[in-house]
Amino acid sequence: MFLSCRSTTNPEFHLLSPTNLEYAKSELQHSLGFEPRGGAECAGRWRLAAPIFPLTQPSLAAARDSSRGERPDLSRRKRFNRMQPADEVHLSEWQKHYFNITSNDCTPGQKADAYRGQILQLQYAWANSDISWDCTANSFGRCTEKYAAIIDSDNAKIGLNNYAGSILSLSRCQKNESKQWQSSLTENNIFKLTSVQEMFKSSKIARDLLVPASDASVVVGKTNSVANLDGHKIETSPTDTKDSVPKIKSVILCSDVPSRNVNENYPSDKYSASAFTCPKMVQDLLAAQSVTDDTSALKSTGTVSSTILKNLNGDPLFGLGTEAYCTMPQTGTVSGQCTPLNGNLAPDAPGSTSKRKSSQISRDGDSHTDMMYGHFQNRNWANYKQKNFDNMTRNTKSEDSSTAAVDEGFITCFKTAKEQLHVVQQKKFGNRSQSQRLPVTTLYNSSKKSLGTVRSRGLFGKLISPVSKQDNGDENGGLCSVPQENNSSEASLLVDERLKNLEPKMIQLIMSEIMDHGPPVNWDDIAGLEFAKTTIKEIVVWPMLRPDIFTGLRGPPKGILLFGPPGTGKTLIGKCIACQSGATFFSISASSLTSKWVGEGEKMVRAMFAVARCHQPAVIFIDEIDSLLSQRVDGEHDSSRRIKTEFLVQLDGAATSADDRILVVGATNRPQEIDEAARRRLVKRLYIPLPEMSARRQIVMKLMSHENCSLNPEELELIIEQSEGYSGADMTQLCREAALGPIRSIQIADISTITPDQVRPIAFIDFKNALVNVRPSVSLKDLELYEEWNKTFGCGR
Ligand SMILES: Nc1ncnc2c1ncn2[C@@H]1O[C@H](COP(=O)(O)OP(=O)(O)OP(=O)(O)O)[C@@H](O)[C@H]1O
Ligand SMILES: [Mg+2]
Repeated sequence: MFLSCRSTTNPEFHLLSPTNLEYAKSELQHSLGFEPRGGAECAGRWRLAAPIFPLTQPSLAAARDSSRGERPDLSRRKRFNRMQPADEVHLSEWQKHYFNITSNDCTPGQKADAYRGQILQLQYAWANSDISWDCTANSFGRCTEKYAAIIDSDNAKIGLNNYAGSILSLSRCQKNESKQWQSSLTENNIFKLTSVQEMFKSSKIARDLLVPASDASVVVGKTNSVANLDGHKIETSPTDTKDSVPKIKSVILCSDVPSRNVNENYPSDKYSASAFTCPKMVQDLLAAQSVTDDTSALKSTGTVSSTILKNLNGDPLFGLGTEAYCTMPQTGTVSGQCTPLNGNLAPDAPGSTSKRKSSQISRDGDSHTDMMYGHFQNRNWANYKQKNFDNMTRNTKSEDSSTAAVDEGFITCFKTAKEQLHVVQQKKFGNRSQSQRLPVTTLYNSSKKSLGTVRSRGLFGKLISPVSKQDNGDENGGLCSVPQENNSSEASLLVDERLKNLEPKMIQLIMSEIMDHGPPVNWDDIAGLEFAKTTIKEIVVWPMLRPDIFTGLRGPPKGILLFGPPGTGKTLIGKCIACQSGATFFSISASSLTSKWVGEGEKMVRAMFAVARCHQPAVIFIDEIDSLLSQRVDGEHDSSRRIKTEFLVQLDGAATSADDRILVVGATNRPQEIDEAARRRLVKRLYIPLPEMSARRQIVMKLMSHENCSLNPEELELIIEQSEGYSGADMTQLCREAALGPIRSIQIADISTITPDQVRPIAFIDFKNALVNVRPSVSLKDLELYEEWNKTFGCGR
């Protein structure tokens, strides 16, 4: 509040009016933050003038001085507090506002205006530096508070609450685009929506679960009378006499049509909100009531009239909302109050029916599980029957086969389809433990075992390529890619189907065998072997990447055998295929199938193919395949024979469809030991020979490129020549041995202090020494065998 204190001794100063003295004092106290000394003294020495706007800083200072018993600095007041013409204007305005506010006669609008005016004046005074910040903040806060209390108050006597009103009237006057807007949800296209289709599906499931009563005249989804949810058609058996009214045993109501006056008819403390998701029927039932003498309970005749059926029939949303399963016993009059099943109805729930109508279309089944459970009293049945019979029969006759079904029973309950399903399942699986119905995923992931080589990801975990896209500096047209993820829901379903007969622990083990580690491998990392590489690209990688082109006769083979001396890069090729084909790569050693799981090997084989089928395209790389598919001999262990048989079955495609994109790559350095049946199924048998000169050179150069090496070309050639007969692994070992040469030349005393720069480069002498220590691992005799076998069974040169 804005006051000006004026000395009674100074004629320039205004005097207080007595009525406002107390008020002015309190305001002054509030503004000053302290109480003026003694009312009499204050009044004697300083008459608090009638509220004068603004209370200037000098005035406050004077008042403060006065309250402290000090003589006010009059010069200061004179200087700053002399009344100006503008002040007089403010004074009258302020007084007007003040009396407006304090008067009991003024309307909330006038009060609000008064406070608004004060706020404006405050701002004005502050802008002119007439009042201090403290005073401004203090007064501003109070004015705003009072102003807001009027504006926001719902009470019509003291408040305005006119925000919404003005905004609404504003928006009503404004043209906007929403008026042009039309919903795309038309009767025709709404049924194409995925959510709607899903609801239809669930409706069908629910209908199938409903067991028709033998004495029912209307049985939904069955032959006698059909409530066709998809086509919005209800057929009922004809009835034309008053006494032979067909009895409705069960009806599925799927309407979400908002009901009229639902608040009145459905006391909120009696019904769950979901009760109104099928209001059409209930609405008609209520409309049929001639008298309701107890509004707290829903009393109605338990009748489904032809009007109801007609309404349901014509309702485009029929079948989209909550499905209420309504059973109507054929006889009996039951009195009783409606019994809500699931909680109370929110007071405003029925009022927002139109919103719910649209939102429920996209709701999932879970929100449809509530039940309406009401007993309809039959006390008005006679009235209703008389009143509506003519109408009913008229409707009945006018709709050929669609005839009203009237029953003098009562509606005992509305049950959602999901509830019904639950009941049926309870009956069916009542005694089963929860774990028996756990999803397969849970079971498979419940325990984790590994064969020891790779970490487990769980059955449906994301399969990761051994090579990440970023890591792979592929120079072959970017063929490297991560395996395709089967992350769609359909894939998951398929997974469930395909794996349902397999032991979870087996699947877990197979999954743990999936190769998902190791450095990336490019085709360039494999030295030489040009023919093998080209063939593999042609029959493995490209078909994997472009299955649409490689069809029919161009279809890829189901099995490949890489054979050759040890250490020539067969496993390396397998890794490369994994990286470059983008397939899910299963690297399984034959020994893990045979030795670790004696007696269960064939199950492992089956599980392996099943899992691979779920993660297509897939490459199953079986290293040392000879130990798995060796020749079958007499006296062989039974389990070993079963494994072979199972493998051959799987490999043959008997259990694999032509569309399956699963490739088995076997590697062996004992091809001659492979069973002939398996040999036939591994149609591409590629010889992986010892590296030629160029390949050896490539290996050495590649390995030395990372080292400090002083080899000149001549020296390199000498090394290549002298390493004739070395395998790729031998060449790698040779380079490793040579790399240790410079270290061996360092004195033992210096080894702890020498810096890497001081280590001399790898020289020819080191290779010469290494060639002495590292000898070829493949004998000539073995080589001849491979050559021979290649000539006989190999595909290629
Ligand atoms: N052609 C090659 N190019 C480059 N490096 C090679 C080549 N062949 C073999 N190596 C080297 O030898 C190592 C062993 O190769 P790999 O394991 O592929 O041989 P393998 O043919 O599978 O042997 P085994 O028959 O004994 O299983 C590789 O890690 C690689 O360092
Ligand atoms: Mg190998």
